[in-house]
Amino acid sequence: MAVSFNGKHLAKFIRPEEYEAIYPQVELAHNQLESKTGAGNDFLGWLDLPVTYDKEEFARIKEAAQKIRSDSDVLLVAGIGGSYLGARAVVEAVKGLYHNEADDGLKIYFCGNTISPTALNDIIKLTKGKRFSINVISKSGTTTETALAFRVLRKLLEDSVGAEEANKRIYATTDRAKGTLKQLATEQGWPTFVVPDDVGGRYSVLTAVGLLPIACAGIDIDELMQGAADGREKFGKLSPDNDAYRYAMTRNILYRKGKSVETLACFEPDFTMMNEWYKQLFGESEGKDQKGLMPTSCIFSTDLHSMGQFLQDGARIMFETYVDVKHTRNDFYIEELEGNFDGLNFLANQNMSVVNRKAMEGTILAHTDGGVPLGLIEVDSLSAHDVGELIYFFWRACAVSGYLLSVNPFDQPGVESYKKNMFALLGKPGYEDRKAELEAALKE
Ligand SMILES: O=P(O)(O)OC[C@H]1O[C@](O)(CO)[C@@H](O)[C@@H]1O
Repeated sequence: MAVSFNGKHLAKFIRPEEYEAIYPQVELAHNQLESKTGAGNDFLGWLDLPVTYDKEEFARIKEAAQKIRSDSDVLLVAGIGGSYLGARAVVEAVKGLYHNEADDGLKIYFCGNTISPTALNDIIKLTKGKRFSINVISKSGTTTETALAFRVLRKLLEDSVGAEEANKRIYATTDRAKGTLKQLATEQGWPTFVVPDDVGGRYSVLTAVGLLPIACAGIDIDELMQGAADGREKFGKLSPDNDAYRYAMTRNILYRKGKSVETLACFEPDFTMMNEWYKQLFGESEGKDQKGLMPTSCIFSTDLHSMGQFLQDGARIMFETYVDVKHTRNDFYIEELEGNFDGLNFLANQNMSVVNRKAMEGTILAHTDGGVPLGLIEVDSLSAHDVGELIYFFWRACAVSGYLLSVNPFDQPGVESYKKNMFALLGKPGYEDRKAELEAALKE
């Protein structure tokens, strides 16, 4: 089993009857998902995606990735939120945080996910003297952060290779039929890929949104999809033993006991962006109607030296979920040091992964002693297959968790508020009335 949920450390926080009591609600949520009768039912394309995905487009993704890897030194991936996090999360989980430095081939830089001029200038610098391509990703085609960066980077590309060649180096991933980006792509003849109508941004990593950048990183996307398909087999079944549902139940039981914060933690830095992906998935899905668990994350043992104090002794508002990676991408044998000058020979003659595991075990015992409920998501490795399975695990858990909370897990109305204010303050046509009101509020 590549991915499973282990609740052995939760025994003193949750009684078996509590799982039994909530399970009928899981049954209901499961049936609503399967029969597509629950809230947000027009965004359930992800449910069967690992088997029903568009095979023709999948082949085109592989071809495009091959072309990009052969004719470019740099791929700029412009996108934000669900049009960014999944791709970067998988690339870094599978290939490592330093994949750009470690690989001789294609460098992949993510941009269009901020309005920082510094970040954009830094990206521009990275293209100097390099052959580059752009993958612009936006389901709506209108997201400001992405559109603004793309406007600049497209011009940079055109200035560098001419408009005709630039059109062969811009890959647009967007809506099948509508939106500014789709229109532009059609006009310019850019290769395009589709964000399916029934898959929301935060569920889109296994569509072209994630798959093109992931394939460009040299990751086997067949393996990734196979992992997700295996996850669908396991976590799509209605059973009290379904581990994704046990995780969803655990989260909701603890939430009802006043634990309103979840900290997802992993002892592998390569998991950093998977943490970020998880935060969008659960945060956008559950945080609404004045409800929801706040998703937070840590990388340990790094963050034990910053957040460790709070987790051990601070306000008891959280529970933790550790992603326990059983086999790391590689290992390091610690040799004995003659003279033992640093006093560390007690660590010698073993692999560093063993030391890391002891750190995890010590932390589990310390935090549960400190009153923090703690569950484990056990993952064999961060291979493409296992990451695919993990993605499906989180998808299922998140959807059911949202239904347990009686929210629509597939919309995100709250994200519009900052956009409306920003547009009004910037004087975007159509927002005139709000501008004066907001400027007055800023002066108060
Ligand atoms: O793909 P798009 O339309 O640019 O949207 C990017 C992201 O923005 C949001 O719509 C919220 O602003 C997310 O849900 C989404 O993942």
